[in-house]
Amino acid sequence: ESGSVVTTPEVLDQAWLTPVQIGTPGQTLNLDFDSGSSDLWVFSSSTPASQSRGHSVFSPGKSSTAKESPGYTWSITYGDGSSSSGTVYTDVVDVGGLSFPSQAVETANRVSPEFTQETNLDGLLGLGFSTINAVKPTAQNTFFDNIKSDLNQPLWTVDLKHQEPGTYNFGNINSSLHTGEIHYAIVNTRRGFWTFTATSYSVGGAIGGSITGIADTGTTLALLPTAVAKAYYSKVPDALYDNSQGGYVFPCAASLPDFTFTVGGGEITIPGNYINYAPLTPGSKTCFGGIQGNTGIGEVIFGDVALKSAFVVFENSGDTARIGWAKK
Ligand SMILES: CC1CCN(C(=N)N)CC1
Ligand SMILES: CC1CCN(C(=N)N)CC1
Repeated sequence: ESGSVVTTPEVLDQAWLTPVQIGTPGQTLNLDFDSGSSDLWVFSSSTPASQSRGHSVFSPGKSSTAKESPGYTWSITYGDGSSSSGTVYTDVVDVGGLSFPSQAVETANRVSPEFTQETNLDGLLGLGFSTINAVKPTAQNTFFDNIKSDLNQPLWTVDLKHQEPGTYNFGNINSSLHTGEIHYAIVNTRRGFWTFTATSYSVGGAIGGSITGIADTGTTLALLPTAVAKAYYSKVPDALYDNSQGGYVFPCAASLPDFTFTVGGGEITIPGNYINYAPLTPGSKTCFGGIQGNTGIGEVIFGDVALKSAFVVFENSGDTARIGWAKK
């Protein structure tokens, strides 16, 4: 079988949210599909009302198929300092018509203010490798790992679009979503992420070396090696590193060069206008870059700024994981 579901960008393409049905009858929550983590967690009836105001919540008590997983707990802190924690149920989860009857659904007993404030987001659906699932004492499978054996092909694809709805597919490659060939690179799964190597990059004709990083639908920007970010902004007139903003800024009127990287022998280009990410504050004439250095993050991250420039295939055949990139 295969399934397809529409995903919708938040303001400024900060994240994309995708409707998921949980329980019987189905309760629809809008989740952030995140290939940089491996937990399906949701705002729930156990989340204090002061923290869940404005969100849809999962109420296991209203689901005839919800089963508590006694003694299981989880707690996650994300790179941006946001966090959540709680307990665990299993229940039916349906994504784009694909249904798994006993998916671990991690219900939040608390969430940090960042999540409370993001009222369109009702939780996360992890698409990283199950080895880094945060449930104690026993790690749980991601939705993809649970349904993978039922899929026509052991893969999911993502087509994110700038300020337009896009799609997540599970189990098949919809060739109408990309142009030209899909170029594949081997994924190293050792740290639980979709880690791959781009063999080279170029900015305005200047060629750079290889970049190894993770494909991460849950991170907004492209957080590249500091030398790469420096090389990029050396081509942007009046760009500078602003310590108070923690990144490269430039005049919003600047015309930014494209950033092209080669993966699996094919070229992907991030258009300059995607790298002109956003004004520092609404109306400001100074803009913040969509490419930044990865200092202090511990990983190089090809986030949404890179992913929305391509059609991307995440395949895990069991013994080999691959990532495919195509133009669209
Ligand atoms: C390495 C980090 C990348 C950003 N994260 C994420 N998408 N969940 C956290 C892990
Ligand atoms: C990687 C995670 C970081 C925190 N999130 C957020 N603020 N939207 C969710 C994704």
